[in-house]
Order: sequence, then structure tokens, then C-alpha cells
Amino acid sequence: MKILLMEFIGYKEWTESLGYDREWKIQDIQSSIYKVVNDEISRVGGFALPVRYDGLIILADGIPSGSLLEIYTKVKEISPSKVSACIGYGKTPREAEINAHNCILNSLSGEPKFDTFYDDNVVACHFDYNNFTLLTRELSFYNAYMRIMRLYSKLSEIIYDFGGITQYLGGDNMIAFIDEDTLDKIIKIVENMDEIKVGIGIGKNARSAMAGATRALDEIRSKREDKWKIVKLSM
Ligand SMILES: Nc1nc2c(ncn2[C@@H]2O[C@H](COP(=O)(O)OP(=O)(O)OP(=O)(O)O)[C@@H](O)[C@H]2O)c(=O)[nH]1
Repeated sequence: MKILLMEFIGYKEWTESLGYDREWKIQDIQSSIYKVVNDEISRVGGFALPVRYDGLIILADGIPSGSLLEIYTKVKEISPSKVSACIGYGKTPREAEINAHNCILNSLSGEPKFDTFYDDNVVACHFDYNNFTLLTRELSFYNAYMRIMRLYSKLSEIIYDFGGITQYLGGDNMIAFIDEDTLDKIIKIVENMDEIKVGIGIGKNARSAMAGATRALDEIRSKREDKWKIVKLSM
């Protein structure tokens, strides 16, 4: 697994420089950075996890280093603070992210390190809560969201324990990227939790894996007999 990690250095100082009436400006900058990155990375087949917003985790398998460097350059142009970046490699997304983070910590020059690594298949697991629309009507818009946040917190912990990284996508949707060897663990989770289903996509890059995962979810919805399905895109 290959992850391009970008960390915004000095972000704290930048936010404090904006004075008290700052939150709207911070949200504006964060969403504009994410829009640029999302447009650019999906064009070359990757996917960016905004996670904390003061940095970015980019699923980089199947993306040429030159394209990753172009995206880093664009982010550097619009970021309000210095951007440190490294590509990390690991057996699992967790390991790749830790290696990328340590590379940033150890980079004295602060210059990005875009080492070339082997491209693995990307495995995307798109989790979806059953009948979230009905639940929202029964509870309330916000209370249904709280239900998903509790589930997201529980799921992301379990998945991180076996090396996966999870991102909340809005509504009742969560995406986890895992190592292909831990597929059985994801299936076991879903088989033991009544309220969710998961579409799993395997592709040469994050975008194709996510398209496969969404297709798998739609196939589950078409018959409503299965709790999980796997779609493997042509490699
Ligand atoms: N991010 C994201 N949001 C989605 C996607 N599909 C639906 N949503 C949103 O997620 C929420 C729930 O949509 P669904 O999961 O289709 O609705 P549901 O009532 O749970 O229906 P079932 O999942 O078929 O049981 C709605 O706010 C949708 O707009 C998706 O692929 N990605």
C-alpha cells in the first residue's frame, strides 16, 4: 500500500494569526484545498481522505509519482502554511501512513520525498447503514447522524487494529481501505452487525476500487439478500 501524506506545518500559527473571527475563514480555506485536491487526485485515479483537514492522506497506489508531485505543488500554492509531504509504503494502509509520517518527521530539509514503491491493488470497503432514510424520519436529522458517528467510531477502531484506515463520507457512508489479506476480517464484522452492509471493490487504484465498492453496494440493494459483495475491477 502506498500513501502520500501531506502535513500543513505551522497551521496552528496561521489559524491564530486570523484573530477571533476566524473559524469561517479556516473552513473556507480547508474546503477550497479539499476541492482542488479532490478534483486533481480523482482525475488521475486516486482518492484523498481529508481526515483532520490540517493535512491530507492520499491513496497513491497506481498513481505515477509525477502526478503526485503535481498535486503536491498545487496544494503548496494554495496552502496558508508550509506543506511537508512524503510517500510511505507498507503492507497495510496503517503501516504506510506511519512510515510516511516518520519520513516527514525525519526530513530535516522539509523537502518532500517521493520515493518510488511497488503498486499494490487497492481494496475499498464502502459501509452503509440500512434504512438510514427511515431512521432519520424516526429520530431526527441530527440524532440519526449521532447514531452513525457512534458506529463510525467503533468501526474505525476495529479496522485500524488490523491495519485499515477509515473515513466518514457523509450521510450514512463510511469508506475503509484495507490490505487484501484482511478481507475476511471485514466480512466477519459485517456478518456480526445487523444494521450495516458493505460493498467491497478491488482495483488498480483508489478511484476504481471505490467505483467497484459502490457497484457492489447497489448489487446488494437490488436483491437485499446479502450483507456483503466483492467487485474486482479489471486490473
Ligand atoms: N457519500 C455518499 N453518500 C451517499 C451515497 N449514496 C447515498 N448517499 C447519501 O447517504 C444517505 C443515505 O442514503 P442511502 O444509504 O441510499 O439510504 P438508505 O435509506 O440507507 O437506503 P439503503 O442503504 O438502501 O437501506 C443519503 O443522505 C444519501 O444522500 C454515496 O454513494 N456516497
